[in-house]
Amino acid sequence: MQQEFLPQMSSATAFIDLSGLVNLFDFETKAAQAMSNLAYEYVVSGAADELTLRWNRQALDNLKLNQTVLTDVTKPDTRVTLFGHELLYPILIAPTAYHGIMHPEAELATARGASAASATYVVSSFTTTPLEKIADTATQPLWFQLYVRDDREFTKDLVQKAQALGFQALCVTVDTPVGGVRNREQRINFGLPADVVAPYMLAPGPQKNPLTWKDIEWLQSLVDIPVLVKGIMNPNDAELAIQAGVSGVIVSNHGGRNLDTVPATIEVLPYIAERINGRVPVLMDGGIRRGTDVVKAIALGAKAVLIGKPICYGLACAGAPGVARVLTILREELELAMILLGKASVPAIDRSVLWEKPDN
Ligand SMILES: Cc1cc2nc3c(=O)[nH]c(=O)nc-3n(C[C@H](O)[C@H](O)[C@H](O)COP(=O)(O)O)c2cc1C
Ligand SMILES: O=C(O)C(=O)c1ccccc1
Repeated sequence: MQQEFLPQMSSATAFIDLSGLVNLFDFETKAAQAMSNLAYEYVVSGAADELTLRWNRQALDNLKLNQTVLTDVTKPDTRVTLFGHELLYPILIAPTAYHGIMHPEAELATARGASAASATYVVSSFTTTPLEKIADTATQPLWFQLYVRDDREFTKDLVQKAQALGFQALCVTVDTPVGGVRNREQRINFGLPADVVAPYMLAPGPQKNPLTWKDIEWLQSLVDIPVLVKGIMNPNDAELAIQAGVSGVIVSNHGGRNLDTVPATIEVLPYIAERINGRVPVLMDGGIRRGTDVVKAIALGAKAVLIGKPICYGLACAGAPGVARVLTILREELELAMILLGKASVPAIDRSVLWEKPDN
């Protein structure tokens, strides 16, 4: 029986058996039991009727692959380079808020798990652990996700703190001027327990001053690290992002949590990639659960993908080893998919891996 030792946990929960959790869906099932109802409803929640949430998955499932046999690919090269740094595989941890409601070690467990699996972790503005502690703990690259607050001085100090602590990129979330209709959160009257604090949240709720492209230019003037915009869902906005001078674009519908009935991200991705036309890297998130999903996103123009909910589930099930296991499962599935498709490297993954009905 495979057991993972968690040094910082109480003896009652020191050994967590992960051997039965063989894919990312297994972690979701297990997390439904492991998490408090409050945390589970928060994480699982989509906006309104949860149509976009479902479409993210369905659209990936509906894409069929076109395999090639008798190639000599045995050990595929999954490395990609982003902003001059090499990632061992093209999967990052998407920013998710409030890890303190998911596991007692909160963001520190996420950082340890990411580092154990050699992954880059994008830390949410609504972390429940100070950035200094996360930076002390991580041995692999960190990026910072920014929610801009009304207090622009506070925002300036925060991004400059992140840069000073060694965070390597800034992802400015642009799809959340207000939160979406979250009926699940309303039903449970969601709120942070008194002992879980988000130190960079300030006044919660909607902000008075909406974020505009001018703010994106301002943010770039504050830091030297690459600035990406997260939450681009139409090609025109992608063009405006380029004009604003951003270093990268993340195609995201916030995991279906904000504006219900926008399309699946995998459906929008090729249009954004076409408009960006290689000028900056395009990343994508939403519904990535299988190695074949990663392949599909890369084939349609993503340089790398991010995963949100599965990391929360890994964290809730087993802390750092759970996070690491989720990443490693997806990485290994990606490697298998590349071998079975006859693709030796990530740049070699192109539209030829997607099935199209032959003309003749
Ligand atoms: C529980 C939870 C909290 C989130 N918090 C943030 C956040 O603080 N900032 C942000 O930019 N996106 C946030 N997101 C969106 C994720 O970064 C990401 O876009 C989305 O989860 C990707 O889809 P997936 O969960 O299907 O992988 C959150 C998502 C979840 C599930
Ligand atoms: O839950 C979320 O998806 C999210 O991004 C968020 C927004 C406001 C407060 C906390 C988290």
